[in-house]
Amino acid sequence: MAAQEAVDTVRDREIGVEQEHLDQVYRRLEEKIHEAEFLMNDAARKGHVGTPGALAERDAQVFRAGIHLNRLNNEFEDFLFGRIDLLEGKDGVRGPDGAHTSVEPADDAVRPDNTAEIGETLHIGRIGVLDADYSPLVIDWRAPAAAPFYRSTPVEPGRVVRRRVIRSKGRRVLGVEDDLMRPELKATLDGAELPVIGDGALMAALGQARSHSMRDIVSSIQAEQDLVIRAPAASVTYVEGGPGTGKTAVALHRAAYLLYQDRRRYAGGILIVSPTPLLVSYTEGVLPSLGEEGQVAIRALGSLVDGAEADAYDEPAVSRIKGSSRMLAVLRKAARGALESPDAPQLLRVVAFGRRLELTAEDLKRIRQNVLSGTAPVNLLRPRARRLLLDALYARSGAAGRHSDPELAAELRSSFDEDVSTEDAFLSFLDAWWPELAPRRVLDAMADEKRLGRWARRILNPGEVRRLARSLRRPGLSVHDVALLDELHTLLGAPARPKRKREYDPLDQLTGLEELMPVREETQRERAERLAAERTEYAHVIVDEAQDLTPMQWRMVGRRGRHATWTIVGDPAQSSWSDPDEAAAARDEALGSRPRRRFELTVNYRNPAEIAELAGKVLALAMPGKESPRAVRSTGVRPRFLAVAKAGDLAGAVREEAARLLSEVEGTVGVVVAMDRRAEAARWLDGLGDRVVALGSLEAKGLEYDATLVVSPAEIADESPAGLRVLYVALTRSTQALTVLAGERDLPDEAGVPDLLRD
Ligand SMILES: Nc1ncnc2c1ncn2[C@@H]1O[C@H](COP(=O)(O)OP(=O)(O)OP(=O)(O)O)[C@@H](O)[C@H]1O
Repeated sequence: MAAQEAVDTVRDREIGVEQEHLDQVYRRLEEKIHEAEFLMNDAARKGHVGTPGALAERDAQVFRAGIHLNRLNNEFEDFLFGRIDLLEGKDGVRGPDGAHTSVEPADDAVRPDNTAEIGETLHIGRIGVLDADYSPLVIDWRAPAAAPFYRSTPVEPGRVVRRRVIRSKGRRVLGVEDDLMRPELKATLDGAELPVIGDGALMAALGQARSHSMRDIVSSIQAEQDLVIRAPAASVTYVEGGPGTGKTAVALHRAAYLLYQDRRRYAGGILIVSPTPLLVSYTEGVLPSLGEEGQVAIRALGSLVDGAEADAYDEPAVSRIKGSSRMLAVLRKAARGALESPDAPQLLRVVAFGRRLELTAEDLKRIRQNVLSGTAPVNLLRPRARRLLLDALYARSGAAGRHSDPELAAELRSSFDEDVSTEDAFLSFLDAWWPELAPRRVLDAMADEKRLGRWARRILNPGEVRRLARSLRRPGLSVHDVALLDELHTLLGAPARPKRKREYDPLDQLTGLEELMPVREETQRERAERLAAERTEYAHVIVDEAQDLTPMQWRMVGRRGRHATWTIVGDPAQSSWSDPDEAAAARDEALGSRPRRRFELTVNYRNPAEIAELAGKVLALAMPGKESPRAVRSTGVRPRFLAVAKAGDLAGAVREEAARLLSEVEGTVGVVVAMDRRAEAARWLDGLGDRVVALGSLEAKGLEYDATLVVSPAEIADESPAGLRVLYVALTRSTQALTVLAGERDLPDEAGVPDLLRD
């Protein structure tokens, strides 16, 4: 008891020490806010002076102060989270953030009797804060001086003696957790022994209940993850790792790191591509929590094209066709063939120079073929089509030989063109005969099986044509349709439009002001969406769950980063695409010959060992020889198996087990079913509250829950040729408890274990 009290006293004292530091930081932040407010007021006052010079100065100040205030307010919450106590550095040189730059300890930092005095203490937070005398109160987590907080290990401690994670809420420090990097050393700080509290922050973070939003991992990034986050923005940074190794977390922290490193370069925007809208909403809070807003757009594959918002999935056989690179050849044909719609006019009749002129179906066909012999996008060929029509009509008018004088001949021709091309009959003919094609219209044309059959001849077989046409006749867009729309957009070309003259707006004179307004009025999400909508290309593209992109999707994503650097994270073992080699080839084409740096993440932070072991059995079937990542913790709770005898019993069993899991964990429960059971599964869970969700196997990508119920593994595995890998994804979503409910097709043994999961 007495020993426990002593520990509590030391803990309380250490919390008090950190509280004092946090108070000091807040005092400094308040000073800075006052400074910012003063700047704003001062700027507003100067605004009364109406000279152009004063206006420009005013707006620059308002702009800076607005950004400043906005950042401070956002990052005020819980932003100090770490501390390192370091040995004296080798050379005593300080960096711009006031910290010593040396990575190695001074030769005499450790005395011969294995004692040492702490030479420097740094606090780490979401932004850097300097004291009035420029000494560092908080170091930005992305600054070089913060790297040892993440990199240091007992094997390679560098200068770090003690690494401390501080938990705080608003202005209050709630707790501290320490790791000793040099446990053999007797270190003192200001002459007193260095106390050590707790068992480390990583385990504390991993044990926390999960919600429907991902948390940042800024206080417990591990060394192998830190290497990826801070990797220089080489052309392509390629990260592979099994489920739960932190790929998504690392990708998001990397976006924040890159912005910090080179804000100007990434003002061109960072695009994060996510497979599903569910994963977008799960992850979108992480960057704002790291103090980044605006510059980063997170988009689901089904929302990458403006105006499209798809979250429906085709059946696997159809998505296999739509995703395959064979579609490119079909789309090329369709983009041109769609011009010839069944209701296109067969005759052109105009009146010019007092005569009736006609072009017959035969003439028109010839002209069309002539125009299409060029390779330009169809919509850009429209002016040429118009010219050739006028040529043919002019030839028919007999006016061509009327003047031998070239000047008069040219005048006659131009008055002919003017007359005809403004005639209603000609204009409406051109619109119908060479319409400006929108991608959606071509996709609709492909829903006609006969026409599609023509365009897909020798590319798709008749069965594939039938399936594809049928799926395109369904209302609404599927996720895979979006990549087709994007391809068509390129194939059709956007017609050049005359530029609209901008009206004069006196506010335009106020440089900086319009940039300030969005900071004040838009939410981070709205701003990101606006920027994303305005942008078609980005400075950096991050692809999450990259193993799932189809060849057509790689082409779509590739177009958004033609001059970008890339971070690609994925796990081939979780791929739901039937032909990973074809997708890899399309990926390589999208990325061109850019050099790559490869990283591998090897530790599973999500699943307890008991769950990882079970998932490993499916991995062995799905990808023989592929190694599972090493689970970092074990809970002693083994997965549970249940079985139902017939399909009709599924509803009750799912509901009952979901309710049990809800009572067992504090956080979320995910019920994963085969895709075509999504709707009924949601009904089964009706009324159980919002901690539990039902999701189709393909939607489970990237998500995690405290407990997962995987319903009928055989149904999930049989859904598609990639079914076993999809099942592997489903089995690796849980942070604490997993139940597998065997259905009719699972052939469970007497313990309820489905055949797929037996040894
Ligand atoms: N260093 C860390 N500290 C604390 N938590 C971590 C750390 N690394 C990863 N995690 C946690 O582990 C879980 C898995 O991370 P994440 O979703 O990024 O993995 P992933 O590799 O993308 O997984 P999957 O391939 O299954 O989608 C998350 O809850 C994440 O917060």
